[in-house]
Amino acid sequence: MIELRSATVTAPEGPVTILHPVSLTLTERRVSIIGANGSGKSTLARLVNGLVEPSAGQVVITASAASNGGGTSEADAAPGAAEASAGAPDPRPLDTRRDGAAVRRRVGFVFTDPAAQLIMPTAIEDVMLSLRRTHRDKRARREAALAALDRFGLAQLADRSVHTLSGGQKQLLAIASVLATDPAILVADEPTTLLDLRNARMIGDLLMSLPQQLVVVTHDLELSARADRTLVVDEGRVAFDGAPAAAIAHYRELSGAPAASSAAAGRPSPDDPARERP
Ligand SMILES: Nc1ncnc2c1ncn2[C@@H]1O[C@H](COP(=O)(O)OP(=O)(O)OP(=O)(O)O)[C@@H](O)[C@H]1O
Repeated sequence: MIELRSATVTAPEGPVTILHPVSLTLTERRVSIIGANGSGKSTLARLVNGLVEPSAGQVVITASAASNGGGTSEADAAPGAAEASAGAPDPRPLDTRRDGAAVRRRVGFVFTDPAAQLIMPTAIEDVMLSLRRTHRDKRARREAALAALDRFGLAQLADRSVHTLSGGQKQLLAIASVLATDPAILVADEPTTLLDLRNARMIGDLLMSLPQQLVVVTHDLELSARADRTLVVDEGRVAFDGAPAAAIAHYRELSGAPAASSAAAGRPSPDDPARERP
């Protein structure tokens, strides 16, 4: 579960508010975030794993029964997983400011460009890097990394240089590396933006089928529509929060695009009563 309690982000250099106070409790398995360029979507997403700390307010992550939290997934059945320190779910609510390292273990983050994330020469070394804390023994770590690659159909690319992988394979590897440690929550910031249609579909299918709670920032409205709940961010505020179809209609209206139906109900943002449901 992800809780934002009047979480606010101001620019470090000056009195610019990037994100006005946001209060949200996200329990749905798949949450999408949409909105115009520069509206504050990435900032909102980065609050969830502590990449951005709130200037005021609080962001709290709690392991829920629905999420993995470590200990119950296929990844845990991987060879060597018995020594994984992330094996037991941690029920403590974690504050992103106070418990940054623990939050990042619980919340994985996938960037738009996998090149920002893939830093080791080969695919397997990259996954092994993710597992360095949970699998101290190198052989066990390699076996667990291979199992993680296999889970995503990447085992045959284990020893390939990451530079030789296609864009789709790179993004798949970046996701495999992040999920290898079995985080309870995955935040993905425009994970399909650089991909062609087929790979975007493949990555979208994968993300939507994960057992983890997913928060995905996207300009792909088709992907956004597959979530259980959608937030529309506009000028640093959550302008709409509700069912994906209604959220997309709201976003189209904000963008001046012809709206489809906006009849479906949504939740008004408690911090922004002027921008209640359309
Ligand atoms: N550290 C910072 N200092 C000043 N302004 C910032 C800082 N970080 C972000 N901003 C500004 O805050 C606004 C929101 O940025 P953010 O990256 O969250 O937008 P976004 O909705 O994800 O955009 P896009 O869809 O283009 O990726 C932008 O105008 C950005 O320039």
